Amino acid sequence: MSSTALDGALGLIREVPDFPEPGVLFRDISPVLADPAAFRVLVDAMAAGLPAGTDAVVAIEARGFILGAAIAYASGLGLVCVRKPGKLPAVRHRVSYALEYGTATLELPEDTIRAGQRVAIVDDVLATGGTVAATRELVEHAGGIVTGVSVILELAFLKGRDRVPGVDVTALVTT
Ligand SMILES: O=P(O)(O)OC[C@H]1O[C@H](OP(=O)(O)OP(=O)(O)O)[C@H](O)[C@@H]1O
Ligand SMILES: Nc1ncnc2[nH]cnc12
Repeated sequence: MSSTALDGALGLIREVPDFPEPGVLFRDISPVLADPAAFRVLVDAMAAGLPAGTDAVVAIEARGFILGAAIAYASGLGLVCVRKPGKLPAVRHRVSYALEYGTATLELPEDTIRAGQRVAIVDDVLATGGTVAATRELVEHAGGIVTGVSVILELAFLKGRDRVPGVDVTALVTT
């Protein structure tokens, strides 16, 4: 894959000022997903960067699902979907946390992660890191091991990677 193709794909991310609230510059990946070549390049790059020994992908609702499902399929791995509250019939564990905007809760489904299983966390954007830190807590509570975090875009000024110490964070682009 050429870095030009990847750069072109990343260039499709739309920046929306003051969404969902004043002062937030929202990074919208919708145009990337809508472009077949860009979507493929992005998924392939994230799949290629999964840490060796990863045996499942954990994806975070909602944008993380899109990427996580494609990456898991491309890599021949299982997919664990960490969900927002009220969606799962059987919850293993739940964690609440603060976002760049507002607060949120995530839940891990029962019978997904096995003790000792090595999982990579996938999402679109790493901002404050609250979401991936909560997901790490869910994984580790179930006895899983986080091999790494993979995102398209990292907002470095929010220092999200500091919220997951000891975990390798890979971003296709950092801003
Ligand atoms: O690093 P953080 O500060 O935790 O923020 C990053 C999270 O915020 C966004 O999700 P959002 O909760 O907006 O939900 P969505 O994917 O359903 O749009 C994004 O998709 C990440 O999951
Ligand atoms: N600025 C941002 N753009 C897109 N998703 C986000 N999640 C948290 N902050 C975000």
